[in-house]
Amino acid sequence: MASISEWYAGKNVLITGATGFMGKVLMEKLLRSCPDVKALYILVRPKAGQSMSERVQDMMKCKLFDRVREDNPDFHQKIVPISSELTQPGLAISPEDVKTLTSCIHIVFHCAATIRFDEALKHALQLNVISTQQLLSLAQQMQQLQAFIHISTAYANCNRRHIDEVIYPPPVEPKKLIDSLEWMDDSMVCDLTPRLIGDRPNTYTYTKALAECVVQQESGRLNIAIIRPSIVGASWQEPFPGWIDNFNGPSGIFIAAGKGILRTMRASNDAVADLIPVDVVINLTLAAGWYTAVHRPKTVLVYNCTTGGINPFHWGEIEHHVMSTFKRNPLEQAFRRPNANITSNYLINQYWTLVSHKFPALLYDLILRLSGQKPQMMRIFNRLHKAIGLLEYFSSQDWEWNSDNMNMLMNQLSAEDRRTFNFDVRQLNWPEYIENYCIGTKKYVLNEDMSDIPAARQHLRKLRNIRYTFNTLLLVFIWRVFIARSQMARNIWYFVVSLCFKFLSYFRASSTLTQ
Ligand SMILES: CCCCCCCCCCCCCCCCCC(=O)SCCNC(=O)CCNC(=O)[C@H](O)C(C)(C)COP(=O)(O)OP(=O)(O)OC[C@H]1O[C@@H](n2cnc3c(N)ncnc32)[C@H](O)[C@@H]1OP(=O)(O)O
Ligand SMILES: NC(=O)C1=CN([C@@H]2O[C@H](COP(=O)(O)OP(=O)(O)OC[C@H]3O[C@@H](n4cnc5c(N)ncnc54)[C@H](OP(=O)(O)O)[C@@H]3O)[C@@H](O)[C@H]2O)C=CC1
Repeated sequence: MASISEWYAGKNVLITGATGFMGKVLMEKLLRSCPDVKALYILVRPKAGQSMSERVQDMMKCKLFDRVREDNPDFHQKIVPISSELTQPGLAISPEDVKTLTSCIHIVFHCAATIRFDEALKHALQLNVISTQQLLSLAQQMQQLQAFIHISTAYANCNRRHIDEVIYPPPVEPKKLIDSLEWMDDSMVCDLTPRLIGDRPNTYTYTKALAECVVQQESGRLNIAIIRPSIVGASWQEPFPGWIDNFNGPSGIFIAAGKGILRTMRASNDAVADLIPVDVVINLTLAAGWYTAVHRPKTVLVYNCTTGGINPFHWGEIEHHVMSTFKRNPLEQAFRRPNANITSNYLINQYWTLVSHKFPALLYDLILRLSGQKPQMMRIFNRLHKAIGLLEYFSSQDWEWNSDNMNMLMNQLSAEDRRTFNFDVRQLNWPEYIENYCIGTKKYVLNEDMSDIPAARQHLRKLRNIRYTFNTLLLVFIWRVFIARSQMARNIWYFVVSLCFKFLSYFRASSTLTQ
């Protein structure tokens, strides 16, 4: 049987969400490991004042593509951008482009989605559900289509503790919801949202569950697979360790902790941190594409792409390794020395939020105000608290995912494919991975140079000296205000000091006797 790379040779691939984190890694891997792939058609919209072509050109200059560029400097010739806005009718694809796509595409990877946890329900529904439906309709017209791979999330059914590789009944019939929301104004939808999402934490997981149902309903004439990754993190091995380009999920938390901004967060030390490296997800996705096209399973196969059941690691361990990495490889211009702690206790977390977040922020803003600058720290902390509030649900509990299909797929691969498209997370060394992940946030998200580490260390030493000076001044202040002014406080203070002195004298005397 042909290897995975051989199967992709000569194929035209359609990718949605190609400008996103996973989409880019998917393109890179296809171009590097399947060099004979015919063309990658990518649906892209203009954004933030940049045209579609400007965005694609910028994207191809990205460091992620360095290895591909080395192998084939003309790799951009294989990329065919198609203008598309997924929230528009017909995905806003021109009739000529529809004609091209329906005649030539062999496989579709649907990665596009809104992954914001605070997305308005109407927009999340439009992008995650309705555009999936529209893309499936387009796929039905593709004459040469062999497989359609839908990227979902392992948390689509996070209202369950144990999650099998099946499509669960939807919380509501998607079509009915789409019809109902159509006539409602935004404020009505906003009021109804908590009732609709029920025991799910946000509109993201809710609409991703509905999208799976739509995929199943439309699966009639198509060969479909669903990939459900858990928390997608930096790359493990490919194209190089630690590739990450956004603040989503744990990345923003790691950065905030490394900058010394985040000091406390509610998370369970013992809960499994189900991170999955992005290259693992992409290798599994490409292998699933091949398997779906070649073996044509009778039903929609769902692949839970998780690590917890195979090679578990816990949030407490993550905290330890993140802190130790950032102490050895500090981020530039840290606000304070990195020292974050997680706790599952609500009151303890509230206490430390007040003492370690709000108080320093107020103090810093006061200094900025006094020096004629604009206060900014409280604003940063308010945003951080909002983000943490949305993530806590996922860091305070754990889930069990069945990953039989991932194992089955691994067993279907030849030894060579298993090496080229490695998704065997049993080999993942977590401490090393977390170290590379943190360094990746420094290098690729914050664009900091590793050669500046000595200066960053020097800055941390300066912060330590400021802290010692501050603590000493605080002690003197407390002494002046509370002790020196009250006779009773003074008496208590002298009593405590004399007790300590007596204890020390006794200790010294007894240790001299024993010599
Ligand atoms: C040591 C500690 C150990 C800790 C252990 C505990 C860790 C727990 C982590 C748990 C993670 C669980 C994730 C669960 C994922 C489920 C998996 C998925 O399916 S889905 C995948 C997961 N999905 C998600 O993760 C989505 C979650 N995110 C959201 O929903 C939203 O971003 C938001 C509501 C949090 C903030 O909204 P909003 O306030 O409107 O802010 P915007 O977003 O609009 O960003 C504005 C600008 O700020 C920038 N920036 C952002 N963060 C940071 C930062 N930390 N710093 C600096 N900058 C930051 C940002 O780049 C942007 O810049 P620009 O582009 O303007 O230049
Ligand atoms: N990251 C994670 O931890 C996890 C992600 N997933 C799933 O993986 C998939 C990819 O996620 P990820 O790469 O992290 O997400 P990103 O937010 O990085 O990328 C989202 C992509 O969707 C595109 N998109 C969004 N809205 C539109 C629109 N209206 N029209 C056209 N394109 C649009 C974006 O394009 P543009 O650049 O123009 O905005 C971007 O390319 C999603 O389906 C997500 O649910 C699942 C589990 C975990």
